[in-house]
Amino acid sequence: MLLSSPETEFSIRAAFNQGRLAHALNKMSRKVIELFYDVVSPYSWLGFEVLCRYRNVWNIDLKLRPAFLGGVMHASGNKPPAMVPNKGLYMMKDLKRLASYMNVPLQHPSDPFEVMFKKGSLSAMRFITAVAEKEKDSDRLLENVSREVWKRIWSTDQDICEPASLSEAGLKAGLSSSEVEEVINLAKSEPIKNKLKQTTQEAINYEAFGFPLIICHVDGKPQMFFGSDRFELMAHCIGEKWLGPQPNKPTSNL
Ligand SMILES: N[C@@H](CCC(=O)N[C@@H](CS)C(=O)NCC(=O)O)C(=O)O
Repeated sequence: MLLSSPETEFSIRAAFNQGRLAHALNKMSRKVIELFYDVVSPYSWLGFEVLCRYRNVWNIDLKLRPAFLGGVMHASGNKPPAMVPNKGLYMMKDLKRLASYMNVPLQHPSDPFEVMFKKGSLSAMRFITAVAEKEKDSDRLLENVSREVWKRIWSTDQDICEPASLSEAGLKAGLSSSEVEEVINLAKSEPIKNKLKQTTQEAINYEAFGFPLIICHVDGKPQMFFGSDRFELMAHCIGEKWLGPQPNKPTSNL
């Protein structure tokens, strides 16, 4: 049993409220960064991992915004870079060295054309949107599920279209089997289809033409960055320090 006088209780409550106030003030002072991504985009995976690592390094509030790259390409009149054969070849080499530099286990699927252009990511992005809607209060599951789906398409060369594939990713990410079933059904619903369209439209409203699209809200103004290779400039613009793609890795003294 806790023995406490009214004075002690008052000071405990005051300390508790001060802590909550400090937490709320800290949250308010954080710069909001929105990351619009689609799991069909390998560069988005790189950007996603780097920003997740900086969550506790920079004074930021990272908002994950799953969206549909196909819709952005269509609305902006752009085409996926791999449609130009030489760009496609360059991308494959570039991604290989970036995977090592950024320490992300990214590997090409055996048939990138089939994976990116024939099968696409619509069902996967609806599934991920459903996770985001179900877990509105925390981004953790959204982060884990997105990563597991990325691993399938861009690391272990596995399908991301079939419900069984998405279930497997959901289970690995920490959802229970009943939650996975709920999310699979939710993903087919009109509100989720509309939510994905709405988020994609928000990216288009920011003048997106590709992913990853990163919007930094500084002093109430959104600044747009395209790509996972803009972090140094982004850090400068938001008044933070760029410590490389692995900010928590101790630097070698060689
Ligand atoms: N230089 C960027 C390239 C990002 C990129 O090529 N993203 C693709 C999707 S994976 C895209 O949307 N490209 C549109 C474009 O290049 O116009 C990076 O390093 O992240």
